[in-house]
Amino acid sequence: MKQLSQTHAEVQAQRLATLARDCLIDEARLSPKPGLVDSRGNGAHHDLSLALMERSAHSLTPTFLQLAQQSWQRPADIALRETVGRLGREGEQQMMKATDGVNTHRGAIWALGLLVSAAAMQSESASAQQIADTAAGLARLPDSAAPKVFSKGLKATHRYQVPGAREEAQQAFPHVMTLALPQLLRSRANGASESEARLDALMAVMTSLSDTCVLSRAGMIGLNAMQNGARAVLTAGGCAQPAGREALARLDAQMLALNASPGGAADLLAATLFLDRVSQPASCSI
Ligand SMILES: CC(C)(COP(=O)(O)OP(=O)(O)OC[C@H]1O[C@@H](n2cnc3c(N)ncnc32)[C@H](O)[C@@H]1O)[C@@H](O)C(=O)NCCC(=O)NCCS
Ligand SMILES: Nc1ncnc2c1ncn2[C@@H]1O[C@H](COP(=O)(O)OP(=O)(O)OP(=O)(O)O)[C@@H](O)[C@H]1O
Repeated sequence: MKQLSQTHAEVQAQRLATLARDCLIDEARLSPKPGLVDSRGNGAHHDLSLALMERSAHSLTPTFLQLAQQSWQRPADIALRETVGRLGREGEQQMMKATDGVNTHRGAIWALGLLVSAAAMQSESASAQQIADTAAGLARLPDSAAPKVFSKGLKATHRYQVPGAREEAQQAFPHVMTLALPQLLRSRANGASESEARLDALMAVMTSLSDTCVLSRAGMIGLNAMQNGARAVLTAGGCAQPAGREALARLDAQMLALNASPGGAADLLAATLFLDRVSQPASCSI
């Protein structure tokens, strides 16, 4: 009996890890994304490419697997928080090794790492909201081993007095739960293709996120351009409509001109795809 449940846990942990990796790859390939790396090219980045993003995603499968294995059916306590923090930091090192020192997925490891852990902590019938709430509980716990780094993200949150990646997770991913997931489902229901629905979900995040990647590179002017441009796409009917696609092309040109790239929004799209599939396997599609 014990043998059987261990095997079941192993299969489920593998499934969560593969799913997280696939969501990173789907996010990276989705095109056309404003300012970001996609199937067309490097967006506003000189040191990133799609091949590098895909290599990075593959390098993270063992990290996601260990996160799922270590979190399996456990409660959210300090011991688990410290394990998850250690595994997340080791994952960052794996990523850096795979990319020769380029940051391809730091924010994504944080968001997806917490969600993989949360999904493993819960029963398989957990809803997206339950998984996001559990991830938030973990993110709110202190990790005494965390190094004190004054990162670019932290600098931007202090300078502009806005929430960043930490707060998004601690508040149970509001941009995923109240904007991106509902938009993904709405666009699908309205007949958009899967790619168009995913782009619409990305736009929904971009209408309101204080993305510290954009703030670091392009300041408040860049952030306002991102939010207004994304709103224009959705107001024009979204990416399934010619007017929506024109607005998306304008936003892409604007992001490139400002050297801005909404990496935080991209991370949250990957998180959205993960929650969509992990909580409703039947709706998995491309
Ligand atoms: C919390 C993290 C992302 C650091 O965040 P911080 O804002 O200090 O800085 P940094 O500039 O290095 O990275 C921020 C990244 O988050 C993403 N992001 C930016 N803005 C936002 C936002 N508003 N909401 C969500 N994500 C965002 C972007 O990808 C950005 O590059 C993370 O690196 C971290 O500290 N991890 C610790 C290890 C850990 O505990 N892991 C547990 C889960 S695996
Ligand atoms: N498709 C994508 N294109 C670009 N960035 C992405 C994409 N998907 C996710 N990201 C996220 O964007 C972040 C890139 O961060 P950022 O651009 O701030 O990198 P950096 O190297 O720290 O800074 P900079 O490029 O400004 O020197 C990563 O942490 C990653 O999680």
